[in-house]
Amino acid sequence: MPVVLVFAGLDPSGGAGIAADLAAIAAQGAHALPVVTALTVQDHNRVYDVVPVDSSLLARQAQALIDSVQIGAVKLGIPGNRANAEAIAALVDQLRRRDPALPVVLDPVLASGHGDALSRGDALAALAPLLAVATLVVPNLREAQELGPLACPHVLVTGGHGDGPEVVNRWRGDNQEQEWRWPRLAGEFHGSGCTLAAAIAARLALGESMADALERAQSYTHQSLAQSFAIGAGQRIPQRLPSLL
Ligand SMILES: Cc1ncc(CO)c(N)n1
Repeated sequence: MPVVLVFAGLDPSGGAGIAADLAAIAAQGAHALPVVTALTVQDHNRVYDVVPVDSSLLARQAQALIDSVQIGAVKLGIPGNRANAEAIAALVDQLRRRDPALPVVLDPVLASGHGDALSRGDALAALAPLLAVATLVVPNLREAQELGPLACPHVLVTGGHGDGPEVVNRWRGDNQEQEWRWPRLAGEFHGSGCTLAAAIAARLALGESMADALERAQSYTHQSLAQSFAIGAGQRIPQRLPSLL
């Protein structure tokens, strides 16, 4: 079974973060190892607090898995703070010594859709160690602007936060470029970025090429959003279970 090591925060609404990653990865036919980086206080619309997990506990959780499981890809969500990002980067470096081609997908979350903080301290500073180890970064338009030029081998900029009748997602790879256009769906969604990045990581763990993984994960995410459901007023939750898509 292809395995994805996930570092992400717990969103108790079940819409984003590690709960989203688990469902999206399972839906691709891979198995997730969920290492929690932070607990958050949030609902499906707003974030009220972020409490990072102790970085040495985080490292021990991942180390137990690294020592006994064959890991095919890594997905990085929010680290919670800079200390956790540094611990995660060191773990990825260790995995790379074992498998130099290990795919590492980073969702560079700077804030929630509403602009609420998802990091203790400077969110940009907390991302730096993760940007240094990622093979693919998946920023939305706002994050791409704030992060500036990215040195990662692959960047997929998502256009969900733009306007116009189509969502335009742009990939720049080693020596390839591609653009995808998806019909823009009505409504706002909670956890769409997590869904996409996790699905890409799972597909890379399955052994797909970057181009195939990006294409299929976008298609899956689009379907998940098209079949999304409400749990209250405001943002909708993507339907990530394939049997219900
Ligand atoms: C834990 C967590 N990670 C990521 C996001 C971004 O959607 C969120 N709201 N919560």
